[in-house]
Amino acid sequence: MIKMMDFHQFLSLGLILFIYVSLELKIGFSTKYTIFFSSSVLFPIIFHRFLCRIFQKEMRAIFRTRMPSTTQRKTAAIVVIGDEILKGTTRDTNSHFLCKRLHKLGVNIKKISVVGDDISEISREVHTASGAYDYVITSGGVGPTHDDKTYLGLAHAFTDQLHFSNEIREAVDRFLPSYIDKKKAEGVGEGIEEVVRMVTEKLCTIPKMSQLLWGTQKVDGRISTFPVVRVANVVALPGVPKFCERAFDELQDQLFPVEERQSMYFDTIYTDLDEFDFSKRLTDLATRFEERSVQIGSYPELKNKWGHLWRGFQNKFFFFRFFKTKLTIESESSESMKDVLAALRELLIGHVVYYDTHAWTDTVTKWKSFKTRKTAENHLEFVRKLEEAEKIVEEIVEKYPLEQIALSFNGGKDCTVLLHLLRLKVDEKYGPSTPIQGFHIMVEDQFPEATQFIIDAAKFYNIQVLEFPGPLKTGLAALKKQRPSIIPVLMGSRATDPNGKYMKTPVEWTDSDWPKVLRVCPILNWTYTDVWHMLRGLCIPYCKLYDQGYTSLGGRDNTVKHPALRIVSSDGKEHYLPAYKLHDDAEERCNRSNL
Ligand SMILES: Cc1cc2nc3c(=O)[nH]c(=O)nc-3n(C[C@H](O)[C@H](O)[C@H](O)COP(=O)(O)OP(=O)(O)OC[C@H]3O[C@@H](n4cnc5c(N)ncnc54)[C@H](O)[C@@H]3O)c2cc1C
Ligand SMILES: NC(=O)C1=CN([C@@H]2O[C@H](COP(=O)(O)OP(=O)(O)OC[C@H]3O[C@@H](n4cnc5c(N)ncnc54)[C@H](O)[C@@H]3O)[C@@H](O)[C@H]2O)C=CC1
Ligand SMILES: [Co+2]
Ligand SMILES: [K+]
Ligand SMILES: [Mg+2]
Repeated sequence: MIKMMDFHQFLSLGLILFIYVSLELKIGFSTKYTIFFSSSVLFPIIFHRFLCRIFQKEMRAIFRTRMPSTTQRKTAAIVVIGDEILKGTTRDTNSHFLCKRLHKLGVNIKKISVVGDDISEISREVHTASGAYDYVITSGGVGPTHDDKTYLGLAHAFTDQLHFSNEIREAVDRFLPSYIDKKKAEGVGEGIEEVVRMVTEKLCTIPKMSQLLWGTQKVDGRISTFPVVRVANVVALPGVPKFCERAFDELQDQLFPVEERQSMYFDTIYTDLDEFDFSKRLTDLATRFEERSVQIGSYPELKNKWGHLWRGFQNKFFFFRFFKTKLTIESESSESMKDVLAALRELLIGHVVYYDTHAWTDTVTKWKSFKTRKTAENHLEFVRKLEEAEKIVEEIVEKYPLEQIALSFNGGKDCTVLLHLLRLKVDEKYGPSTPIQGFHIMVEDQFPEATQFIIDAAKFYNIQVLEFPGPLKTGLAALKKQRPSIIPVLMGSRATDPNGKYMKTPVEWTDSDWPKVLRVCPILNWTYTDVWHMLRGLCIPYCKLYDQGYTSLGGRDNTVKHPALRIVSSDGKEHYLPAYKLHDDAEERCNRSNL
């Protein structure tokens, strides 16, 4: 290349010299004109490469000082194709999925666009995106019906012809016979041959220059059953979300080889401040760190309904769900990440709050830092209670094999604390993928929200919840019958519970007229406030009825929202504060008519 440039330079210099000499010789007008014309044409041609290089170098230099890393990072555009998206009949989820995945792979997504099933729209969008970004991923329009036109659009974008792909035909031939048989068996086999011919024709007609991508199936590592078409840097994924996601999963390593991936550092800080409170200072900080290729995003939490609802009320009613603003940080290096985090914490001093969307994962580390945090905040009595409960659960997990331990789980806040403690101790001893067992005795006309919470919690916490009809004694007998090996049963009973007073110590055998299990109540000496302190402090998910003003859950017929949490806004509307806002422990059950 260097040699080429020297050669170009040499020629150009020669040409300039020639023009100069010609002009000096005062030759005739027409000759001068010819020379002027030819040089003005030749000059750019000869210098083209040279100028381009200089220009590119300049541009690169400019970009390097402004955003050094983004130019190295691979870029991508997503083109969502389908009339149904534009008409609003289908909500696009594929671009969201693709963004999440590409971002994780370190690809810089520059654009998402949506076009209808229209050849020229598809062609124009794909053509532009293909020139501007490293990868283009399209979704939709590759089906067998007349309205799927992605391949036509691709052919048009790359001025290519269409052809019939025998390779796709083989794939189609592999799944069509069973489809035909099924249809015939259903008695709708008439005219099926014609349908099959058309479907095959449509699915197999692709741009000539297409490359067929065969992915690797996740389950068994075998080759995928259907190929994905790629034309130049454009990959055409199907629109059906299940197929789109599967195709991407199967092709991910091929399209973005592990060794070429650029790792990226991510972190998040949550604060109880409004964006306005720090936007000026944040802008300065962000500008300073931009040079070190750090990107900071600021996102206000708009689900923060209560905060808005009670603005204007006395201060004690002014609160928010967990945080007001979320700051995301992305950095190319761990050093700059460390520095920016320190700078942000300094900027938000006293207003950084803990928030966690997945409290049930990585429980051991989070538990340790929770205790450290609470100790630093001087909640020493609370930390002592945490450790006492932890120790009781630990002793049970140490002493009994897992198949003998069960959690007595009705979806209430107290046993939710126990669920978390059991997960913690099982994670510590056996690892996070180990399932735990629990049971629920259906005693009352339960709130559907409570039932839903049991289902959700079971999924998050990997607990299998067996269900038995009540009352409690009968249900417990049924449990013992189905699982005779069960000995210790973890319960959320507390001394202030209506029946808790019958438990003298946290670990006791059931009374003689009850089915025999070892009742283990690690939070027997906790208060109502302690329970909320733990649930809120670790962001443990709990039944959402508690956020609607219920402080204790019974049946639908005997539980109402707590009167002490009721407030009436200036427009006369009635609202209830969430349960954790109640601070008087003795009042916990004022909302239960049966107690
Ligand atoms: C395993 C077990 C053993 C028991 N043994 C005795 C006994 O020996 N003598 C006696 O007099 N009473 C016994 N009981 C009844 C107990 O004393 C309470 O009456 C009962 O737990 C209701 O508790 P609560 O309303 O006080 O508080 P809650 O907070 O409603 O319950 C305390 C805890 O009990 C468990 N629990 C409550 N209801 C259910 C349910 N429907 N399904 C699953 N778990 C539930 C949960 O872990 C919950 O955190 C037992 C109950 C259970 C679940
Ligand atoms: N590798 C693979 O798995 C491939 C499968 N196919 C086959 O083609 C058939 C249909 O092709 P498609 O391109 O999917 O047809 P399509 O574009 O008509 O989409 C089918 C449906 O998917 C949904 N959809 C489309 N775009 C969406 C988006 N952005 N977000 C959410 N939903 C969206 C819509 O409900 C739409 O009706 C599939 O059934 C599949 O069998 C075709 C090519 C590759
Ligand atoms: Co309770
Ligand atoms: K379609
Ligand atoms: Mg379509």
